[in-house]
Amino acid sequence: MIRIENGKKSYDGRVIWENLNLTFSESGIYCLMGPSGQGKTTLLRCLAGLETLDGGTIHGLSDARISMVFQEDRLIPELTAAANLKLVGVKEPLPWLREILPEECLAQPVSTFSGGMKRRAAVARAMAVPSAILLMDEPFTGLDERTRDEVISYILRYRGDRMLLLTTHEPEDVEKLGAECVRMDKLSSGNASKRENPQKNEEN
Ligand SMILES: Nc1ncnc2c1ncn2[C@@H]1O[C@H](COP(=O)(O)OP(=O)(O)OP(=O)(O)O)[C@@H](O)[C@H]1O
Repeated sequence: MIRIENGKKSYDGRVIWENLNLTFSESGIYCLMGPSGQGKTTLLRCLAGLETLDGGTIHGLSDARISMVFQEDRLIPELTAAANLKLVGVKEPLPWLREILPEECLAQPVSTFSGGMKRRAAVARAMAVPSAILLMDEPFTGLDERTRDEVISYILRYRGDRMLLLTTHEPEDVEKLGAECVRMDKLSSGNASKRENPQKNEEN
């Protein structure tokens, strides 16, 4: 179980969120939602250890392996998708890629990919890496509805019992993923987070 207790994050003295209390169960699926600028990416980056909190504590993360889809694709453009996956230690990347990318693009460098194809390669890379936690920042950007549905079922097929926390602006994703929605709602004292069903959070 991962628990954020009284989390606070600010940049240059500006509070992004504070009094943030959240609990994620080990194999849960969560959609982090809310308007732009509420600090969703910041929260993912804190969980990934790329940023530190200004206050409060994150419990339960100590040795957990995390794989992440960043808001940017972070692919090496001159390399194929398979070579990109090999760079992070995936020994057999092709089976991971074939399921969500057209066969004909697999011999091409990523620089020739459409935005949605790059996004799928970034998702495949995160899925292919052994990890206990999957963090995905807007993984479905640039995908049409059918492709989005394919990527959602791909993620669910290969998630195993990994915890999945992703950001999305699309309410339908919550249902399609069978996820619990975590909303970042702005409060007068700064920003904070609120669950759609607070009772459920108590039970976690
Ligand atoms: N490194 C940084 N330095 C200063 N301010 C930052 C930094 N990173 C983020 N911010 C600010 O923190 C706030 C929250 O940003 P963040 O990207 O976490 O929001 P978000 O909810 O993920 O937005 P979106 O839905 O648009 O991705 C924004 O006002 C942003 O400008």
